[in-house]
Amino acid sequence: MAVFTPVSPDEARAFIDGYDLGGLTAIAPIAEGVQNTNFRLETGAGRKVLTLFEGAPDDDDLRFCLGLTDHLAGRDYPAARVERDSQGRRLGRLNGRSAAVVDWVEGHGLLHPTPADHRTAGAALARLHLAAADYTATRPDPMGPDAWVSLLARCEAATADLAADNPDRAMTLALRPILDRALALRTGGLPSGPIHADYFPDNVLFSGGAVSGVIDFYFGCTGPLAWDLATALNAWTFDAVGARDDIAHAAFLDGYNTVRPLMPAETAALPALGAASALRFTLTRLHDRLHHDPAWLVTPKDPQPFFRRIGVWERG
Ligand SMILES: Nc1ncnc2c1ncn2[C@@H]1O[C@H](COP(=O)(O)OP(=O)(O)O)[C@@H](O)[C@H]1O
Ligand SMILES: N[C@@H](CCOP(=O)(O)O)C(=O)O
Repeated sequence: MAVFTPVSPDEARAFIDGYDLGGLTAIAPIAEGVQNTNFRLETGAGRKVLTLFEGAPDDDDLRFCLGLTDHLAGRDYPAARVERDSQGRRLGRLNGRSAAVVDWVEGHGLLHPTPADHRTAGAALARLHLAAADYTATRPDPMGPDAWVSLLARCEAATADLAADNPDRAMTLALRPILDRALALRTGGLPSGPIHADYFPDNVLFSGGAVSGVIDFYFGCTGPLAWDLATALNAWTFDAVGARDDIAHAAFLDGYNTVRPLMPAETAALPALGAASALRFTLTRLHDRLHHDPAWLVTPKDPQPFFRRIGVWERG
């Protein structure tokens, strides 16, 4: 259930009339997703997605993300083109939320990718990095080291009264030295540029064995390209309990390298980046579980599989 902000057909029609799309003919809620409100629209100019951005994100950050997806679409990369309203704006306002209309991209996220799919997804990430390289806007990573520090502090506060053997308290305590190691990581010498930062299987749509669309650029930011790769490896090449699938890992890396060969320094940094990236997702998931608002209607994701990934990367 990912409709947090209702939009009536009349409200949607009035909003879409502000775009040169030949009017709205149908609107349907999109059930998937955890963060924003999404609707599928049928318009005179074809099928679109209307997104209302929840949680009051900064409009400049949204403009970076929308600009990035539109930039990629303009480079023949399978990302959604972003519609501009009659005044040339990519970002509008609907029912108290910032809102945007983007092209519908065909395809489905894969639940059980094969090694061939891993190679294809790795190659598509490398193509994203190459196609995004001349996007000149910048955005610091909203989930970078400063966020890790405050997320862990909030997890520590939320679990302070729990017994040390409580699973959430135990994980929180174990994360402190891991955070200290991650904060010591130096990435300044690695190639950097626009990155997706959430290249998970649900955000990479496939059709006929090829990547037909990459969506959800809302964590998009400027950062080390190998950081994005480390996140993607965490997302794609571990099983449900957090054990590494070596075949998937090799296939994803191989696909990436065929398009954009990694520099030796990037290869050397991958284990530390992988551990830090697994920490980032452990922290957001643990934090969201500890601070869960039942009214939010979304089941928090389990941090444990990403916590296990940290150990896998650190043990080598
Ligand atoms: N451009 C698009 N084309 C087709 N489907 C889309 C598009 N954008 C989003 N979706 C659909 O909406 C769902 C939620 O979108 P997503 O951006 O991942 O939301 P959230 O950020 O809330 O998790 C996706 O799983 C997909 O089914
Ligand atoms: N991929 C993140 C959560 C972000 O959710 P998304 O639906 O916006 O991709 C995770 O798995 O923790």
